[in-house]
Amino acid sequence: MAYRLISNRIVPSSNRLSKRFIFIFTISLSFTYLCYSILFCCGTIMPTQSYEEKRCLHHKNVGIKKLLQKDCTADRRTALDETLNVALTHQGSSHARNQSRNSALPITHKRSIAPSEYNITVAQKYGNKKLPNALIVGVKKGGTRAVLEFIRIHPDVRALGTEPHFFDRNYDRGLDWYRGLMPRTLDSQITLEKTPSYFVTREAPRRIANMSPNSKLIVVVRNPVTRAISDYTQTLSKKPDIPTFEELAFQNRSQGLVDTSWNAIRIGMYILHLENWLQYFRLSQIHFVSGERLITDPAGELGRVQDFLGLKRIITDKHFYFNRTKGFPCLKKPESSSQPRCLGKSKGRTHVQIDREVIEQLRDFYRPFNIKFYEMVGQDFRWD
Ligand SMILES: Nc1ncnc2c1ncn2[C@@H]1O[C@H](COP(=O)(O)OS(=O)(=O)O)[C@@H](OP(=O)(O)O)[C@H]1O
Repeated sequence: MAYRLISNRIVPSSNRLSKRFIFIFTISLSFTYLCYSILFCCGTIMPTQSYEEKRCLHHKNVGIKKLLQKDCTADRRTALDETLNVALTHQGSSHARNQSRNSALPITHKRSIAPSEYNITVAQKYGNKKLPNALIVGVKKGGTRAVLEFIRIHPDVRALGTEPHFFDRNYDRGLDWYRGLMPRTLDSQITLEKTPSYFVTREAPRRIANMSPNSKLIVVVRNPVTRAISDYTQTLSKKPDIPTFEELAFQNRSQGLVDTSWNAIRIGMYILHLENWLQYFRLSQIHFVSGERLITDPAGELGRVQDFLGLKRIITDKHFYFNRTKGFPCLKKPESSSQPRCLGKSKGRTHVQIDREVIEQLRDFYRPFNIKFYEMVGQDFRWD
């Protein structure tokens, strides 16, 4: 056995070596642990989701503000995405999440942001202008504005707020002009526009099919008699000097001869217009919203619209309340604001009083058209 003399003490050399080994081992272990901790906290090593949750989220309910105070950039982005995209755990949304996660999105939000608001911000920044893949094509006074405003609160829908009238009045301006009007959207989002006059424009179905034969079309239909009165009420509010409703609606009232050349009457002959659309689109590409149920059960109607568009049902009863003053359902939180909002004054007007007999005559006139329409779409809208 080898011995060495140190400070007057004789220590066996093997003992001295093992002590040195333990010392070096302990130091390197501590050093490794220190490096490991530093590196993990700053996210330069790819941590697993569960580790990340344990170390930096602590708890799923940690507030955004708290998360933002932490200086772990990678974790911060993940946490923000997780918190904001609660509603985006459905098909198509993963792309939006990934886009936002992969991009160096500056986190400057100081308040909690609704998922839809967050998606809008991301889309505005990172999305592209695309031609619409869904269109609300009619009918005038059917409730088209309500459908557009309600569906656009969905985080995967981006809608043009104004009516572009591209396929009727502005077709000569070309598709690039039309595309330029659209909001920026992510690949996973639906681009939507509404122009109610398309439904009765002869060229519109062919033109829309030329743009994209896979377009999804939404038609909001309403009792054609009430629709005609609503239409007339709107025109009267702009031009108070027009003839009475009765004068315009009939060629010869005593004979019950309805004037089908008057637009307010013609629009309600839904089956005739639909036949034109069916030359270019399959019935399964067209979804019909009941204008009546849209008022009594907006969540139910919007549920079906979401299904048709292939969206997760995010818009539910929770999003609506009935406003007694307005007499209509309103949104608790519209797309653009956090305040409850009803549609404008021009939606839900008090109608001009029309003689009961006139209404009956028009009801008789529309009945055969309605029946054919119900048969074609496979739905009874109960207007008779
Ligand atoms: N939630 C809610 N709030 C207000 N109004 C609602 C709502 N849901 C459906 N409606 C009905 O929508 C009718 C207007 O239809 P449109 O938006 O298609 O009109 S337009 O063609 O764009 O001018 C409008 O017609 P009028 O009542 O005749 O004004 C309403 O009955």
